[in-house]
Amino acid sequence: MTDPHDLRVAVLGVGIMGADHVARLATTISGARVTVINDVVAERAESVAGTVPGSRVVADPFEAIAADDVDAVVLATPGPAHEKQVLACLAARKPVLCEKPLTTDPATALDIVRREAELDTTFIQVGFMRRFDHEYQRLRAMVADGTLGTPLLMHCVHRNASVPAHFDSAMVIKDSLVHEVDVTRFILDDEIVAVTIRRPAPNPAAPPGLQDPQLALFETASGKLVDAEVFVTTGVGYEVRTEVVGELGSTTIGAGKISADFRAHFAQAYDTEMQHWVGAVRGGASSGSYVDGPGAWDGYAAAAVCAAGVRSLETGERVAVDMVRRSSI
Ligand SMILES: NC(=O)c1ccc[n+]([C@@H]2O[C@H](COP(=O)([O-])OP(=O)(O)OC[C@H]3O[C@@H](n4cnc5c(N)ncnc54)[C@H](O)[C@@H]3O)[C@@H](O)[C@H]2O)c1
Ligand SMILES: O[C@H]1[C@H](O)[C@@H](O)[C@H](O)[C@@H](O)[C@H]1O
Repeated sequence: MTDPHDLRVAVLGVGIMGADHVARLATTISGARVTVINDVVAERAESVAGTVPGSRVVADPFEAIAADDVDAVVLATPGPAHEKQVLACLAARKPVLCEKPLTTDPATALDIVRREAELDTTFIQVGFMRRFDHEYQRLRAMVADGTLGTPLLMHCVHRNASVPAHFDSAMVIKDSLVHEVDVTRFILDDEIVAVTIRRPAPNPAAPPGLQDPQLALFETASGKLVDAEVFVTTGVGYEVRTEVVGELGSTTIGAGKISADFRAHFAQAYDTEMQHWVGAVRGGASSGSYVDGPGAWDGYAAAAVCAAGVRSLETGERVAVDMVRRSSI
């Protein structure tokens, strides 16, 4: 039975993540249903739509966004497609949950921040799902309530068994390290002001030309240091751990947990993220916000840090993050 009050959602890009979000919306999330599915690969869209009674395929992504039977949009297309699709959501005044990264460079992300700021409502949530993971929330609370004393250092490990063939060294930063960027901002409530990326000898099993692993060092505005190992061709499994070291002690989350991939590892976080988003969109007309989680500014901040990271990858030198002040928006 479909509820006439359900949020009607279009999902654009039904590859690994998009198909997972479709299944989540169809089976786990309350208050929403998928009405429209879009993918540049028509057979993929048809195949996923076949699993969701009541959904239809719309071949053009912009027609899917504008469709009358669509109240809100989930974007799970690749990062380079996000800019135009997010702007189309803003133009249609439709709330959007945009998978990370918001865009692949800070200039386009900032343009989106500014365009949204011209409106009376916030429409854009970015899929930094770790903010909804119960362990990350617990770690953040321990930092905020002083359990660890003043936080001093953070250590992050982010490993994937493998990545798609088109993954390049910059994507290790913009698609993978970007999660550690957001986690740093979320846990420490601090901006990252400089990045250094070091290149260890590459994994012999990595595709030729892919710099993997990479070691990142973030410096925050208040002087904290965060190191992050990103290693996306381990051949083993999905591993993510984070340790905060404070003046009164340290806490690690994720230790010893190895999953097949991100879907299994962060299933609770994706479910909670989606349910919060659906709730925010359904209640948003009165509150002036269709967002309950990281927004366009967080997407921009992450893009700015990643751009500094990509520059540092070339030289190994420390690169300052070039970011506008939030108050200037
Ligand atoms: N939050 C997370 O942990 C997480 C995990 C995986 C992927 N992601 C993000 O989700 C997005 C998709 O990643 P994925 O791993 O599912 O990739 P994928 O390649 O498996 O799927 C992308 C899909 O989008 C389709 N597509 C490409 N260009 C399109 C366009 N312009 N319009 C419509 N469809 C288009 C492709 O045909 C493909 O089916 C990326 O932004 C990625 O960074 C986030
Ligand atoms: O798009 C994916 C996703 O964001 C995963 O969470 C991350 O571990 C991968 O490295 C990345 O390629």
